[in-house]
Amino acid sequence: MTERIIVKIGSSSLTSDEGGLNRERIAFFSHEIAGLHRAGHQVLLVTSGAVAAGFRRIGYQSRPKLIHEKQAAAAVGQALLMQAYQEAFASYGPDKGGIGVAQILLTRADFSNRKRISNALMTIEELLQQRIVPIINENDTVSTDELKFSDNDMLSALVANLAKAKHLLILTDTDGLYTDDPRFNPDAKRIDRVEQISEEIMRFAGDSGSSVGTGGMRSKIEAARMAMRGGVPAFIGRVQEPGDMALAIEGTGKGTYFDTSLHNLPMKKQWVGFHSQPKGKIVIDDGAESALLQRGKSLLPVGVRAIEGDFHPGDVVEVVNLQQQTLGRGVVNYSAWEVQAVAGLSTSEVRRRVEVNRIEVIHRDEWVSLKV
Ligand SMILES: Nc1ncnc2c1ncn2[C@@H]1O[C@H](COP(=O)(O)OP(=O)(O)O)[C@@H](O)[C@H]1O
Ligand SMILES: N[C@@H](CCC(=O)OP(=O)(O)O)C(=O)O
Repeated sequence: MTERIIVKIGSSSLTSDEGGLNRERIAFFSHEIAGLHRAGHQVLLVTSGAVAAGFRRIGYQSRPKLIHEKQAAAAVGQALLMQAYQEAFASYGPDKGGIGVAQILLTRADFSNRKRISNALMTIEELLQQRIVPIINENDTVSTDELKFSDNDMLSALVANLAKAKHLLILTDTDGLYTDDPRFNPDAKRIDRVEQISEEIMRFAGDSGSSVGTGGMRSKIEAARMAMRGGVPAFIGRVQEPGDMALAIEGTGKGTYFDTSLHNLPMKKQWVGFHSQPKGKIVIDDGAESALLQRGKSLLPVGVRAIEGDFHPGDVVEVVNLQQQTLGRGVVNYSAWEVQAVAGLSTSEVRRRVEVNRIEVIHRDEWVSLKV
């Protein structure tokens, strides 16, 4: 069966601490991806490594710390990175003419602009249709946040959601999530499967990893959480030997699997859930929480306890429970003062007091759960 697969490769898997690209590793990963491509899968590659590839060429002795230096290194390194992939993929393909690759550079801001991101998706769809492998990185020149926070893990999750992928493989230099950083704690145990990202799981993940990578395990877990919310199961682990990438997809890879029972989210819901700017907050009670999360119901006035912010019908609001935990986001049918006026009232009482087009504060079709 043909599946859509997002493969994310981190700097630590592609470069050395001294900087520069590891051509052997690039050839190896390209070979693995070519295998999936040959089997009929659609593969999108999200790759880091531009800064690490470029800083030596520019003349810096170590990975730069200043934003403008990182951006300069990325601008040099991105071209080197693409050249390396182009050459590596050139030797595969049905006619040995090679597998074509394409460069796509995105920023987080592109995802919050519906027009820009739907253009990006149309481009990706056409490339996949033409059997080209899209190679995606953050547009580092214009995206300072990325360089500060290392969002390539998150970028891969957003791409996985956007493309409604079947699998997200986040590849790194460790074979999955351990109970502690395995580089420092030899007693750390690997976790094979995660169904829910609990506080404990977050605690296991340390911050910064190797000296070339920037996000560490924590940013990978955040990315897995984002993918799970969008209905894409994730794998965090290592692909080291020939055939490992196929095993990762089959479910027997060297790493940790993050399962999800959610379905792929349509683009509009992705925007509401992940990229919109909520205009306010609605606090709901336990009954409403289980109606929304377990029973797939709409939010009715009776379950509302409090509100914050000033919003109008059609705005996106965040919904939290009594413990102030975020449950999700939705498009609200009422303005803030109307919700205030009807909070806690039964449906019949609401109809007597205010004139609204729809009784639901948030209809279930306009609701995105953010709890996984
Ligand atoms: N609980 C943990 N389990 C596994 N790895 C961890 C954990 N906590 C921290 N790490 C570290 O995270 C590193 C991977 O992150 P990073 O260097 O940013 O990778 P990449 O460049 O591949 O994105 C690993 O080398 C590992 O040492
Ligand atoms: N876009 C940057 C990514 C920075 C980075 O190191 O990311 P990662 O290796 O995924 O933690 C680059 O290509 O260098």
